[in-house]
This record gives sequence, C-alpha cells and structure tokens, in this order.
Amino acid sequence: MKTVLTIAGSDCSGGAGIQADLKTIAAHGLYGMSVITALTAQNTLGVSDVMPVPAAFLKEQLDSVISDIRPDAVKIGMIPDKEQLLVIAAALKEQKITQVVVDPVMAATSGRKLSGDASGDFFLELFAEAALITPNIPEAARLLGEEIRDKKEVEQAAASLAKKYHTAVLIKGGHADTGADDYLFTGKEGVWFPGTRLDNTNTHGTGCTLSSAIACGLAEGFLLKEAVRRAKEYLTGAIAAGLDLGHGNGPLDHMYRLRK
Ligand SMILES: Nc1ncnc2c1ncn2[C@@H]1O[C@H](COP(=O)(O)OP(=O)(O)OP(=O)(O)O)[C@@H](O)[C@H]1O
Ligand SMILES: Cc1ncc(COP(=O)(O)O)c(N)n1
Repeated sequence: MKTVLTIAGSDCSGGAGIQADLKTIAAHGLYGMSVITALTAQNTLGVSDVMPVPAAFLKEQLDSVISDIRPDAVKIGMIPDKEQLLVIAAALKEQKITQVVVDPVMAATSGRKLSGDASGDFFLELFAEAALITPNIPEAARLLGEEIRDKKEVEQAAASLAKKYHTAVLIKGGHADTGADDYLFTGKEGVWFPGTRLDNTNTHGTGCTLSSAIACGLAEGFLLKEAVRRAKEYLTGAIAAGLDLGHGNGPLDHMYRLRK
C-alpha cells in the first residue's frame, strides 16, 4: 500500500489540518501518517488558540515515522515557527524525500495567524525541498510582495514564484472574484484547472484537502498535472456533496465517494 505523511496542525473540529488530510488520504485508499506541528482550539466559527509543538518533539515524531514507514509522498501545512520549519526541511533533505507538497498556510479563513511571519523568506528552506507549493491568491501576493488582480497576473505570479523558489507552483483561485480556477506552472508549462464556484459557504479546509489529495496522486505515481487534475475533482465533489455541520464555515464531506 502507498503511504502519505501529513505534517500539519491539528484541527479539533475535524475540518482542516491533520484531520482533513487523514480523511482525504483514507478516501483515496492510501495509508496515512501524521506529524503534528501544533494543537489548535478551533471550530467552524474560528480559531481560539494555538499551542505549537516544540521543535525537538516534532523531530522525534518525524524520525519515528520516517525511519519505520517511509512515506511515498508528504503534504505540509501549518508551521508555527522557523525552528520547526528547519527541522522538517533538514529531515526531508537527509531522507531524500522528493514527493513533497507544501501548502503555505499563513492564516485561517477566519483571520487567525497560523504560520510563521508569512514573509517570502520564512518558507525558503522548505520550498527548496518541495515538488509543488500551493499558495492561494493572497498568499502568492504576500510571498512576492505584489498585488495579483487578474488571471494574467496569476500566471505571472506563478512563473515568478517558480523561478524564485525553483519549484512547481499551483495558485488556487478560491479567493478570486469569480469562478474557482486554479493555475499550475510546472516550471516548463502553465495550465489552468477551471472550476465552477459552488454556492456553498462550507469550505473549511479546502486548501488542506486539495494539497493532501495532490500528495495522494503523487504517491500513486501520477505525474504532477494529472495529480492536480484528480485532486481538484475530488475536492469539488467533497464541496458539492453539501455537508452542513456547525454554525459557521463548515467542513467538507470526505466520504461522498463511498456513498455512491
Ligand atoms: N466555493 C467554491 N467552489 C468550488 N471550489 C472552491 C470554492 N472555494 C474554494 N474552492 C477551491 O478550493 C481550493 C482551495 O482554494 P482556496 O483559494 O480557497 O485555498 P485556501 O484559501 O488555501 O483554502 P482554505 O480555505 O482551506 O484556507 C481550490 O481548488 C479552489 O478553487
Ligand atoms: C490546523 C489548521 N490548518 C490549516 C487551516 C486552514 O484552513 P482554513 O483556511 O479553511 O481555516 C486551519 N484552519 N487549521
């Protein structure tokens, strides 16, 4: 069985972070493992508190997992501090793990800061180990220190980020004015993955789900473009299934394929 490791924060309400990733991995029929960077106290209404895991203990988790069950792919989400980030980057480099998808989670949809100082430099060492980074539009703008106002600027930003960080880039369109179109720049070619914006406010954890689904595709041996296409299809189905839990921005339905 193919194995996928998620390195991310815990969302006790089960919609984002580690919990969303493990549900995604299980829904793909793969074996999921988790290294937790932080505990968060949150629900569909927002994040009330964050407790980061000390970097030394993060390293112990990483060493325990990787030395025993080597992951075929890795997804990385929330990283509260630089010390943690350096531990993760060093482990990936040392173990020569290359199927790595980094979702540069900066803040929760509700606004609470989740990762580091959110500057381009914060992620530098980690992006160097990534096969793909998946910023949303505000995150891509923040990484470049530039505004992204339309599709042409999304294409330019993806090319600039790919050049700056020497990795493939997927800019997600969930924060665009219309549609839900995502743009992949592999370093050689650019491709749009069109999406219809579904009229559903229950989109907590869409970014986590997309990035872990891409990691699943890579673990299964698909090339990047196909892994992204399949992940977008999975994500769209999980939003469209119309689960409605909680009093705020609710979670996705990861089990929708099993009920078909
Ligand atoms: N209402 C929607 N309908 C369809 N697809 C959507 C919708 N909202 C977001 N998406 C898709 O969800 C994925 C995540 O996009 P988004 O830009 O929201 O990332 P994000 O902000 O990192 O996610 P998160 O909300 O988990 O932090 C993308 O594939 C995007 O196109
Ligand atoms: C642990 C953790 N990781 C990531 C997110 C981002 O997800 P969202 O933007 O949908 O709140 C989150 N809320 N919590």
